[in-house]
Amino acid sequence: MAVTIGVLALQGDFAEHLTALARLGIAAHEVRQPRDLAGIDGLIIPGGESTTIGRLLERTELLGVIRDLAQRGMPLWGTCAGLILLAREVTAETRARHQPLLGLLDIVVRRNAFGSQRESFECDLVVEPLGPPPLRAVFIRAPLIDAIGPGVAVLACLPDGRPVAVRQGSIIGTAFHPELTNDLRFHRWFCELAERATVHTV
Ligand SMILES: NC(=O)CC[C@H](N)C(=O)O
Repeated sequence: MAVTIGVLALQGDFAEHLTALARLGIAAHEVRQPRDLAGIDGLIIPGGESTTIGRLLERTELLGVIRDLAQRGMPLWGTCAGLILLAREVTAETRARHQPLLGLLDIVVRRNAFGSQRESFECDLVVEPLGPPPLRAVFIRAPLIDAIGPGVAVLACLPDGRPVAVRQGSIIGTAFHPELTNDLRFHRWFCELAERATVHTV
């Protein structure tokens, strides 16, 4: 596939995403400052600590530049903390005092929502665009999607019906971590999306 994917590398598990992309033979590089966004067809925002990543996005001025690129059609995929950063809103009880967000997905998320004994768990998920077999999903202090706007499609739910993967146009969010398993279908699907996308220049 002739795409280049950027992986936001300010904090968190960006190395695992880069490894997954390398195994697929996809060109990818770390994004730490606005100039690193040149030439990419899609951007992955990894898991980690959403407050830390958000503050660094602000400090590096990546926040506004990424928002602008996404609004012009650049595919973005956030995993876990990345999903939180893409959200329009974090619930008041779970929001940090200063929690900058990209605000590109019309969802409300609740951080660390699965309670202490289930803070980390795994389960098999049917992910609509991937088809069978189910995907092994790893959740680590994952956020819950509390509310979803009308333009947002649900790609996967927990067995109890709670949504854990969503899509709004070319913006994708997963509460789990496909980069932590050997199943690379989600990465491949995102790269195909990036290959088809057109980023409009102003
Ligand atoms: N695995 C993760 O990315 C955890 C997210 C983290 N709990 C946060 O709120 O930012």
